[in-house]
Amino acid sequence: MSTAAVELTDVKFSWPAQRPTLDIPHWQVEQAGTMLLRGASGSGKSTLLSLLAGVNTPQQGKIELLGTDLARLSARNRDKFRADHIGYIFQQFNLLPYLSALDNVLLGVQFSKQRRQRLRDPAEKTANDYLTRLGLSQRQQHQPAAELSVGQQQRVAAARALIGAPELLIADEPTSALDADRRDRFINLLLELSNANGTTVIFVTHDASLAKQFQFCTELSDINRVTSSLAEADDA
Ligand SMILES: Nc1ncnc2c1ncn2[C@@H]1O[C@H](COP(=O)(O)OP(=O)(O)OP(=O)(O)O)[C@@H](O)[C@H]1O
Repeated sequence: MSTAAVELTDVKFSWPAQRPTLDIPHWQVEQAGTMLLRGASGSGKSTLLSLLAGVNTPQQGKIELLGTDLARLSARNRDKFRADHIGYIFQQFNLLPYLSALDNVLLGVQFSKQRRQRLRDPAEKTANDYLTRLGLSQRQQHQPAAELSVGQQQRVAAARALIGAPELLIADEPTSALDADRRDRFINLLLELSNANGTTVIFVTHDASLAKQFQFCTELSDINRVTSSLAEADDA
């Protein structure tokens, strides 16, 4: 049996002094699959991603990424595991504003020998190829990230997450700044580049209309025993 890209078993998480946010008996994402994780605002999507990223630790249960139990790794090895195997696109992109678009993308392989070794071409050429395919001109690629539009910054964040072919790409609502047409094109490109690398994609959104572009779709409320009153109000 092949190892799942992500497997959660009996995971429970509460923020300090709050009622539980997540209680997930089981959830699995197959390797090389593309998964849309949908949930209403406040339902716990970003919280779940913080557990997958190892930024927060569940009070109970097990999270395995590519067969590795995150809780069994030391903080240092967890950082290394993340750098080697996971690309992230955060809501705020987390680019370094004074570095060029190109240099921001190169950061994706700077901290991982494994990801550098997976490159078929020199890192600069790969970064240039990705940014060109994502629609940034040569001039824009050399501009500081702070001088780019939100949509362009988003594409830089995507290229940084994808470079060096990580096994897993986690994207937290990265398209909310785009109109529907640009958003669909961005997602198609993201999935195309991921597919070429065999990268598993988990894409988080509140927008159910994106489901058609993905192989699988999970409603957070279907796997999470906790239902937030705010999320229920949004769903209504
Ligand atoms: N850093 C934090 N500290 C305390 N509580 C938090 C923190 N982050 C999120 N929460 C709480 O956890 C619950 C779920 O929030 P979360 O951000 O995970 O939802 P979400 O589905 O990602 O929402 P959105 O779609 O609006 O980003 C909310 O009640 C929120 O107040």
